Amino acid sequence: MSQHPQSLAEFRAEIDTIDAKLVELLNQRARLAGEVGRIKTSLARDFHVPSREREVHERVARLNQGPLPAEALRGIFREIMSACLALESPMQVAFLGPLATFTHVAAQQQFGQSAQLAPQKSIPAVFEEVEKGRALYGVVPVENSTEGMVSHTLDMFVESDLKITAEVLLEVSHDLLSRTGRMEDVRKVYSHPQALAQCRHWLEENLPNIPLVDVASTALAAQIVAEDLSAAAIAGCAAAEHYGLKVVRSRIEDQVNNFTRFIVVSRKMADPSGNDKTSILFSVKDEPGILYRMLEPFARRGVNLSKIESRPVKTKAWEYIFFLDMAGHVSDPQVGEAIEELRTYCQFLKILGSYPRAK
Ligand SMILES: C=C(O[C@@H]1C=C(C(=O)O)C=C[C@H]1O)C(=O)O
Repeated sequence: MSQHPQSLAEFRAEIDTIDAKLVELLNQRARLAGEVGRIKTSLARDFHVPSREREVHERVARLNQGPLPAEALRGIFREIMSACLALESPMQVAFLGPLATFTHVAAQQQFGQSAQLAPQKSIPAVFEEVEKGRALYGVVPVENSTEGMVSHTLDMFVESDLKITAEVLLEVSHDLLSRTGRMEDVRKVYSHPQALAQCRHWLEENLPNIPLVDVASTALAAQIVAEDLSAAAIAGCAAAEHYGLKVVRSRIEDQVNNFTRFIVVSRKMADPSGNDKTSILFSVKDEPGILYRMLEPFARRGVNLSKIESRPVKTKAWEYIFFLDMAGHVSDPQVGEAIEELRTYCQFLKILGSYPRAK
């Protein structure tokens, strides 16, 4: 028995009244977005306007007096805008599937639940969906903080002209999942090789001599385990929910702060947001001092480089390609000029995109 049944009912009645107003206001907002959509159609403008969405998020954050934390309001408004945009024009987003992978979670985080998220079988398939215009955006993993780069993704940019328009950082936490939820039933562990590597020490200590099986994704591991009582999968909690598995142990990754970086690709460059990063890809002749010379234009202009990666390429024209991330947008004079100076030493240089830095 509650001590204050009256006041509880009163509070809930007040909440109900507010909810009724919220529903009306949300629909009013949605109707206005529909009007905006009609104007965009008549002017042949893009429906999805990330810069406007940023403006809305920033304004909401400024208006917020609490007690709701900024992050909670951001999530709510992401869904509101996702739903409003879906009324203007349903947005197609391709991602590296299957359903319930971390890439799926990253795509939901970026575009909200009202976007039409289409799982693809491979990274090239995601690129193809966007290149052919069947999807406006594609979401693929690019880098893991413990296991390094997802090289397939970087290699795609050698051939593809798609642009990086956003990055998404997701904290990746792995759970051991099974049908029974009991450690003693586990005779085999399935997962993606990166996830197995990220839990290596935990596995050695807690499941020594248990065979580890590589599969194409953490979600596929969960799907296999849903049919096998003696196996466990290492996957995220989204997969547990999707495949009806129990958590044997949660957060089994060796490293806390295990982040995966995803990128969003599209056919168009993103507008400057005021806090951007730029990624480029280039190849240089193999000669003494070239590494020094290729970085000098950035150092001289005070452009902050945040990452450099090299990848061998099996083409005769060059031996290595480099991927470089820097602070700023290509439309910033120092950034643009440094890149153009570097271009003079390069056999090949491509701007992969300037995009808002993930928070
Ligand atoms: C309503 C608009 O369209 C979309 C929906 C938005 C919203 O719900 O606030 C914002 C930007 C667009 O992605 C708009 O452009 O203003």
